[in-house]
Amino acid sequence: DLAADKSALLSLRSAVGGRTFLWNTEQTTPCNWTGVACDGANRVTALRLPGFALSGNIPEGIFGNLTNLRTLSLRLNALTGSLPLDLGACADLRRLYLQGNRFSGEIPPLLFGLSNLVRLDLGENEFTGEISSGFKNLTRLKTLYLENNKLSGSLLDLGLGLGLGLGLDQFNVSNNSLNGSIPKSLQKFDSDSFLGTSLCGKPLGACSDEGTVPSQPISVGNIPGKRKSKLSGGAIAGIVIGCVVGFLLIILVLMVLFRRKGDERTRAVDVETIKQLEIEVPGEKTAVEANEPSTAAVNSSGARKLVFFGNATKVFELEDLLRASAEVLGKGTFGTAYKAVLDAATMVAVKRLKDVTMADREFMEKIAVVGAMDHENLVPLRAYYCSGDEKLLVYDFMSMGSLSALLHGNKGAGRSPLDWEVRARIALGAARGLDYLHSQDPLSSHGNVKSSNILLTNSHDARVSDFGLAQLVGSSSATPNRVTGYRAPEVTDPSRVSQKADVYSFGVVLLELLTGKAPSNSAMNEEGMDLARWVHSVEREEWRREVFDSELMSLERVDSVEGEMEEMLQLGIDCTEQHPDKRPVMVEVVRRIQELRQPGSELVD
Ligand SMILES: Nc1ncnc2c1ncn2[C@@H]1O[C@H](COP(=O)(O)OP(=O)(O)OP(=O)(O)O)[C@@H](O)[C@H]1O
Repeated sequence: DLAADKSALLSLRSAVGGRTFLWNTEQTTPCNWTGVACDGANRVTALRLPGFALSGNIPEGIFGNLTNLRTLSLRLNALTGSLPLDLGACADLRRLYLQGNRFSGEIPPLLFGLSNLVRLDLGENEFTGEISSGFKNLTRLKTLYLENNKLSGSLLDLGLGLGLGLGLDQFNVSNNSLNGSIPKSLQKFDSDSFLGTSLCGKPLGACSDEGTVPSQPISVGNIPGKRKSKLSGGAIAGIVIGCVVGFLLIILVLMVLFRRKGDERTRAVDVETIKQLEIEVPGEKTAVEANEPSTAAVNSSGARKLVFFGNATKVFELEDLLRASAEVLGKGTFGTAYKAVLDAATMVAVKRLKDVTMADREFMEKIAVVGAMDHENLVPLRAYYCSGDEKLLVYDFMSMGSLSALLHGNKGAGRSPLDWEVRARIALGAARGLDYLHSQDPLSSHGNVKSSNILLTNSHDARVSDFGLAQLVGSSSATPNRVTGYRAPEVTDPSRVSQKADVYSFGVVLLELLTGKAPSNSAMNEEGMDLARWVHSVEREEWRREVFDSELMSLERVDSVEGEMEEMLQLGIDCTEQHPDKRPVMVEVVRRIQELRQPGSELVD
C-alpha cells in the first residue's frame, strides 16, 4: 500500500541522498514529492529522479516494496555497485532508465524476468560480462541501449538476434568490447549503433575470415536520433564554457526583448499603433482596390496599396488600418501579429512579416497564390501591403483564438473541460483545411502546422492559418519548430517542407488534442522524448491510464467514446511514423477521422 511505498522511498532517500532530501517527508502521501507519481489507487507508479545527485549503492529491500512501478528513471546520477536483486519484484515495469551512472558487474538476470519492459537503457555505466541470451525473454522490448559499457563477447552466439531484434526500434551497443558478426535482425540499425566495437558485417564492414574487422572509430557525429559516444574531458569543458557564454547571451537577448515587448504593450493602447510601426505611407491618398485581381497587383507599378483578394465585402483603406487601435497578439516565426479594430464591426489580424528577402514582384506572385486559396477550414488572407522591406498581411480576426490557447491556456479554476465532440470536430476541420491545401498541387504544403496555427470560429470550427508563409521567408528566420516537437524528423531545412512533413505535424496536433499535453512540455521530455515518441512508447493497454487527457477521462459519457479516442490516437501514431512513406496522406486522414465517429455523429457527412 501507499504507506509501504512511502517507507521504501524514505529508505531510498537515506541510502542515496541527493535532491531527495528536498522531499517534504511530513506529508502523509509521497505522491506530491518531486519525481514521484501515483495512480488512482494511490500506489507509486513512477519514480523519475534524473540528475538528482544520487550516489552510492542501492540496498536491497527498497524496490521489493515499490511493486506498482511502471516507470523508473535514475539516469544521470552517480549510483554505483550492482542493481538490487529485489528490483525483479517490480513486474509491472515498462520503462527503466539507468543510463549515465556507475553501475557495475554483470547485467543482472533479474532484468530478464521483467517481461513487460518496453524501454531499457543501461548505457554509460560500467557493466561487464557478456550480453546474456536472457534478453530474449523481453519480447515487448522496443528500446535497448547498452552503449559505453565494458561488455564483451558476441551478439550472435547469444541468440540476441533471434526474437529480440525484430521488435526493437532503438538499439545501441557501441563502445563495448564486442566481437563477431552482427545478427541479421539487428542489421537494420545504422552503423552508429555498433561503432567502437569489433563487430563486423552489415551495416559495418564485411567480416574477415576470422569473423572480425578492426575496431571502428568512435563516432561523435551529430546524427539526429542516434545515441552518441562519450565525450573527452576537453570536449566537456568546452561544452560547459559554451553553455555559460550561451546562457549569458540568452539573458542579454531576453533583457532586450523584454524591453521591446514592454514598448509594444504600451503601444497597444495607442490609437495609432500600426502607424508607429513606421510603415512608409505614400504622400498622396492611398488607393484601395477591392476585388482587385492578383495579377493586377503584380502589374501595378504603384505597389503602395492595400491589395484585396476575392470578394471582400468589408473594404478599408491602408490609412484606416494605420489609424486603427491595435494590440500585439504575439510574435511568431514569420513576424508579429496584431489585432486591429477598424470599427465596431470590423476587426482584422495584421501580420507584419520579417526577413522577406525576395523582390516585391516575386513576393506578389507568391502571395497571390496564397490569396487564391479558398476553403471553409482556412483563415482567408483578405489583403496585403508590400513595399520594400515592409510587408503586411491582413486576415480575418478569429475571436476564439487558437487551439493551443484553448488547450493549454487558462488552467485556472473557471476553466471548462474541452469535450470530445469539440476536439473531434476541430481535428476534422483542420484535417480538411490541410487536405484542401495538399489537393492544390502535389508540391503544395503548409510547412508550419501546429496548434497555434489552428484558429477557431465562435462555433469551434477549425481554420488553419499561416499557410504559404514558410515559402515566403528565408530559412534563417524560420525557427526550428522541432524543439517544440512538431517538426518531422526528416526536415532539416525549414523552408523545404513537404506534404508528408505536414502529416507528421498534424499527427502531433492530434496527439496534443488527445493528451492535452503541449509538445514542448519539458516534464514529458524528461526521458529525452518528444510528445510523439512518448506516445509511441506507451503500450495500447496503458493508453487509458497514461496517455489520454485526464480532463477528457473525467467527462461524463467518456466510456461511450473511448473507442473513437483510441482510433484517433492510432491515427496520430500513424501520422507521426518516423519514416515519411509509412504516414497516410491527408485525404486518408480526413476519411479516417470521419469514419471513426459513430453512426449518427454530427461529424459524419
Ligand atoms: N487571424 C487571427 N485571428 C486571431 N488570432 C490570431 C490570428 N492570427 C494569429 N493569431 C494569434 O496571434 C498569435 C501570433 O501568431 P503568429 O502566427 O504570428 O505566431 P505563432 O502562430 O505563435 O507562430 P508561427 O509564426 O510559427 O505560426 C498566436 O497566438 C496566434 O494564435
